[in-house]
Amino acid sequence: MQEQFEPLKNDLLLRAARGEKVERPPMWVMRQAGRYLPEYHEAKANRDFFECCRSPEIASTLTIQPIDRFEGLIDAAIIFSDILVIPQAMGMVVEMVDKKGPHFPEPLKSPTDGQYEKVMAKDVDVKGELDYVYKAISLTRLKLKGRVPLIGFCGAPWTLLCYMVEGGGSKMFVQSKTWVYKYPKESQALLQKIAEICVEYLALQVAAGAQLVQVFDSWAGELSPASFASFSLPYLRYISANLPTRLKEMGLEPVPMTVFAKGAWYALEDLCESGYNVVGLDWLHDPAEAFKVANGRVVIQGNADPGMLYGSRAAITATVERMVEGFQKGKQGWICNLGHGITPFVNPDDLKFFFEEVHRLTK
Ligand SMILES: Cc1c2[nH]c(c1CCC(=O)O)Cc1[nH]c(c(CCC(=O)O)c1C)Cc1[nH]c(c(CCC(=O)O)c1C)Cc1[nH]c(c(CCC(=O)O)c1C)C2
Repeated sequence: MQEQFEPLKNDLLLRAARGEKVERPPMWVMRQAGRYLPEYHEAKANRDFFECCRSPEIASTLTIQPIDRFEGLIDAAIIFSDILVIPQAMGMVVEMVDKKGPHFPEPLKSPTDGQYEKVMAKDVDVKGELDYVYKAISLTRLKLKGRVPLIGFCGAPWTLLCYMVEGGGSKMFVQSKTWVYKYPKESQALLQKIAEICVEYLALQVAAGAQLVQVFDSWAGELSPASFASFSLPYLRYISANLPTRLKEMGLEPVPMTVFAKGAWYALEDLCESGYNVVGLDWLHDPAEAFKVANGRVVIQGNADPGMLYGSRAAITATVERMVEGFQKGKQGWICNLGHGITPFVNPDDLKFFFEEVHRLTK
């Protein structure tokens, strides 16, 4: 598979992720393919969200849109897909409701509700069920012609459990909390099952052409430090420990791995020792302080508040200045990104200005 792809013309992201010294910090943004881009709406038209994910042609087109628009400014593409394709592969129905987000008609209610037993009993065919993702990755690599590396990803076990029991996004996390505090053993069994699927899924993404992988634990901040240690960290570690082994078995080289545990500021020390090359930070961290904690053990990715893109040009410049200074100009150990996904109401020209300011200030 790998032989058919053109060599990378820009490998800045991969070099920085491996901790090497670089001429400038690489950058990309989470959710860079998405609703803030008019060309996204045009290409997606009236199609269902998951229909776009399942079509390698559409998914690759959407993935490459920000690379075309911000040519020369950004250094990575991330495959257009969603973290919720794993629950789908596990047999759950997930719909994407326009302007509302994901919806599971039949969430897991309790360990004895029948749904849980069904999900736990299913022998998931990670290769077959998610074949469309691997096809989208290979097609995107072909179309990218080596312009920038392609990032693969999955949801972290804890975050996926939240969606599977809440049935969608949540503000109160009533069901997730019920599961961890009332059914800890059954929660851990489910988390382990998801973690094993994540390893296989990421390995197959690498086999298809993904050159770095990121694990999104978007709801880590809902846990206490103690419950993070029981219900999130062990499964993040399982993935980082087992993915390289699985790749080796498949005759593949290891790829850099990134963990993004949003809101888990209390766990930065643990995340620096969790077996990932890169630790993604949200905007609750002060760049200089986080950089000191990391102390060269991992590369830091992040962490501008995505909300600053609603501000004035002066506010954008000030945010970039603080990051560039805190991360010591990004000659080593920093991948520039936002602290979470870009939001749908941002003007793409303001994001472009953000990118230009990073380039100007890290020359
Ligand atoms: C990495 C990624 C994701 N989704 C999408 C991508 C595509 C690649 C990219 O980053 O450009 C497309 C992606 N996924 C979705 C969209 C919007 C679809 C549309 O309405 O057009 C896009 C472009 C839909 C989606 N999918 C999800 C939500 C959140 C709902 C909630 O608040 O709980 C939503 C709204 C779940 C989801 N999906 C994802 C996460 C982890 C990152 C994060 O925290 O933002 C999460 C939590 C990951």
